Amino acid sequence: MVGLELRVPHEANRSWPPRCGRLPAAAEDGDSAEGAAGGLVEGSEEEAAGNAGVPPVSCSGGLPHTPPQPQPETLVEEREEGGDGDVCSSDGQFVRDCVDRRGRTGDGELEKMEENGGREKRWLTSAVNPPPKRRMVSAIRRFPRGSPRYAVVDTSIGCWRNAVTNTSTGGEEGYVFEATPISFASGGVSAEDASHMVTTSSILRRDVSNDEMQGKREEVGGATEAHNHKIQESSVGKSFVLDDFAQDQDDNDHPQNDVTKGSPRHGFAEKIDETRTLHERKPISLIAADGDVRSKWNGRLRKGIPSTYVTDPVNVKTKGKRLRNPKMNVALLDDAGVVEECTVRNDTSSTPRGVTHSNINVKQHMVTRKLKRDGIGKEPLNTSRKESKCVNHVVTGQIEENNDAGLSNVKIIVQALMAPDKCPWRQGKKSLAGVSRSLARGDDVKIKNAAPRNELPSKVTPSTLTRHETREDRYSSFEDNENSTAVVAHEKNNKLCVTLPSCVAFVDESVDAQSKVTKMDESTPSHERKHVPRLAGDGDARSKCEGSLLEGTSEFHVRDLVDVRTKGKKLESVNMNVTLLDDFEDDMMRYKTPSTQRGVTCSTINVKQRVVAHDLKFDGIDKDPLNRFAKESKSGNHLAVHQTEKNDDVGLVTKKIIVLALMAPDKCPWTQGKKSIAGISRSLTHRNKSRTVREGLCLPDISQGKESIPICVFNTIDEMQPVPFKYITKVIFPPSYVKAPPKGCDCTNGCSDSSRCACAVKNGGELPFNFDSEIVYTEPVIYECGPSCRCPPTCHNRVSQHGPKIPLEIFKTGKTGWGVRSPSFISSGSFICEYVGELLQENDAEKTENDEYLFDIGRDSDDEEGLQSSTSETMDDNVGYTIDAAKCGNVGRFINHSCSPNLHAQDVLWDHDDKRMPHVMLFAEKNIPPLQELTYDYNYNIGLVRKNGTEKVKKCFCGSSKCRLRLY
Ligand SMILES: C[S@@+](CC[C@H](N)C(=O)[O-])C[C@H]1O[C@@H](n2cnc3c(N)ncnc32)[C@H](O)[C@@H]1O
Repeated sequence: MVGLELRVPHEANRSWPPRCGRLPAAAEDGDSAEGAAGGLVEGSEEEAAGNAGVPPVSCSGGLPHTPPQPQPETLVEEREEGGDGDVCSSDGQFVRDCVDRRGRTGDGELEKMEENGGREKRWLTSAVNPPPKRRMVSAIRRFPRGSPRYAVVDTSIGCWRNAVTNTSTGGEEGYVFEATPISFASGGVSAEDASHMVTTSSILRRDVSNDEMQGKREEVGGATEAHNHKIQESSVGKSFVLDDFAQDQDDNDHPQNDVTKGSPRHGFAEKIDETRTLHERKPISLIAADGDVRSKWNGRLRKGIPSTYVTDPVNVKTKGKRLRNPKMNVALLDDAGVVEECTVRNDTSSTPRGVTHSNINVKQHMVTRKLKRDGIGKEPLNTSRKESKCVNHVVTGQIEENNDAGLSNVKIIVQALMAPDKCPWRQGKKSLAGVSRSLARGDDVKIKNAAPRNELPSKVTPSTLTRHETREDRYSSFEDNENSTAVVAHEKNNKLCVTLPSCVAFVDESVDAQSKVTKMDESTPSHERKHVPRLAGDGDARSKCEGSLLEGTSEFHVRDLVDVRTKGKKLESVNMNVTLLDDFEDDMMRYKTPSTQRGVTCSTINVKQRVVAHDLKFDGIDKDPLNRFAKESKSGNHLAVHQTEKNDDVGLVTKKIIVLALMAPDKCPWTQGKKSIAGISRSLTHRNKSRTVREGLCLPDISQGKESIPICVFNTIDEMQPVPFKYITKVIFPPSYVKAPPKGCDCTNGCSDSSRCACAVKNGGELPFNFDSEIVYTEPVIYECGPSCRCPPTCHNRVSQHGPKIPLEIFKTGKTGWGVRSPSFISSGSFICEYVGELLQENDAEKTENDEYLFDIGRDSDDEEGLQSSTSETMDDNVGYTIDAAKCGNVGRFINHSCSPNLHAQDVLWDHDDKRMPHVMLFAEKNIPPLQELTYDYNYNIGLVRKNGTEKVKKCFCGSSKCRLRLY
């Protein structure tokens, strides 16, 4: 037993635990530790959320909310030794003890190395990537204030396998292709001036250049279009046809050229941004309607008025006769899950029925610009050709912001309007509800897609569940509603994911497509349902490709290639370069660019894995669906590849469709340094018929589509749901802070030459990640390649910036409130998630009401280095910063503390070089089995006292044998 040590805080020694858990200033006097432990010192959680202006969030449901964690017992007046005698002192002595001890025991997995100039690098040993020659450690780095990464070095740390060998290069081709780079290529048109609707969408390379980040304009080579393509499933469910858009008939009156010609990819967004304030850039609701309305839509969204006008509807039944006043039913659906800052919600009860098409009320303000809606004869995602012909779309547009990376998102929503007699959801047929796309410059690309109706549950709950509704409420409200709903999909980190709405649990299993999917599942053992690697190729191959993926073989056949230059002459044997790109899913097989195959004939492209057995049909596509370069798009073709995969953990089956681009070398943008798309992939998620939803699932995706993988919430303990908060994926910086991108590297070879790669040099001469995206060593700060680098987004020195890739779920723990775990196995070194929230200056953080979610960043108590770099004139250079995730945060805010953690926090810089406010990235510190709680060491200071002289004490419930018994 150690006697109580009271220490009076002083300037240099903070009076609150680092990283999180500070007691609020208001509560300093006399508040109990219990109060602090509960997450709120005064009032209820709900009150606090309300007071803090926490916007309604759909994740809250109607169930009661739990406080962040239960009120654990509090130790007062005593400080106990940890189970093994460790006592964490406030000055980090414990850390040194731990590290020293482990260093002596030589667990071999983690070594601490000191670099020149006292810089320290922790290496994880690996046969592939051995650490540099070990040096004597002259001084063990003191634990950075608030940084748990060196706090406890667990003896089981480790595996960090397959470390990067910087000599292995995938060649540039391997990095050039983007999985799903999408951008908005429009501009030169002001919102008010846009008498024509901008419905442009395009593909862009994801390696956002410095110029782009700085908002410079850039020439683009042609029109971009609101594209739609169709993927149709054959009657046997095994054949897919990918058609390009039904754009042809509208090309002439389509104004994209006007918009995009010579315009920057973000020019439009800029203009819009200039003309309206943030609060006006709210998302519009998704509209799904059924009525007599058909092709040729013209409409506009008006600023400041709650109406959307749709003009010139044409009745397909009268073969184009214009409809003056058709009736249709309109459902306003929530848009949550698409827009990060979404706050406006409409529920289905507001659905106006029988309104005339010319004035459809939309219950919110919208961006001012006129929209042009093209009738689209071919349904982009409809699995039924018949249906697709009777479906039309309305394209609407929306601007949204992503300040964090200086990006602007432009969202395009394609909506379906159908006649009652054709309306699938009124007849139980299949159809598409709508498609929406978010086109962003840069990384944060989100797409919202509607799914084919036949892949929708008949009892649909959109991802935009009304706040405080119970699950049953949602269920019945949509059951009552005849109108369709949309399916949320999202594009993030090169992925275009089309998923069912959050109600996958309610999927109607009688729907055809589902049974097809299930059939495929049944016929294909799970081990064979591996990912198909993406292929990107350049060659002479053009239209009409047909291919198959053969089960159990390593061949990918492409037949009937046609050379566009010979106008359709069939090619028997075409040389083309093919690059196998990594598939992007986290826990699946990975392919490395060194496996690139070159010069193979198109008729047999080896694919280095077993694939699902089914035939594929590929349609030549003259227009690249997402290519923003019309020129390029005309020279490119696509192959659609269908793939089924499983997600056993939540009983979902995901059907992925990959669209590949094949281009002739002379046209191939990536061989000429131009921008292009490599491919598109789509994931369609279904509930596996044979599976039941896991017990305790209370929220299917708390991120509401903002993360690339849904983040489910489970509670098998009680009926509670997490307290509402706003889900964000990026740190919110103070408005005054201007982030300047750091100088980047000039690498075009995948940053493989660490002596030349400026980012590798900044990292001490080695890149911190291996080709499995696992971190192989830690440093006080590591540098990922960023927006100013010439390397593409696929560069393996870009890991954490792409967001979580490992499925995570929030669950109710026994003693520590909500926690986080993964249904999947996590290999050591894997990136888990960033700790995001609002960035506050220290002094502001002190005033916060809820100190449970504070995370001090960027400041090492030993090291003032972090205070020296500033890119802001308006922010104080000499203060520390804190991330407050109480009101706004991501899944990281739920990760609990453990004295034997399996994660560690790593400061990462990539989009700016201000060391005062690095990104706090959590990485696996060891192999973690599925469903084991993820934890890191909060490294709180022990022994802090309140104003009244009592010690701040909070009991630790981590349950580790090494538990220090106190959080602080
Ligand atoms: C960032 S929150 C973690 C998520 C939190 N459990 C929740 O329900 O929202 C930090 C708070 O969780 C609780 N907590 C986390 N780890 C704990 C542990 N090992 N023992 C006791 N409480 C813990 C403490 O109340 C702490 O202030």
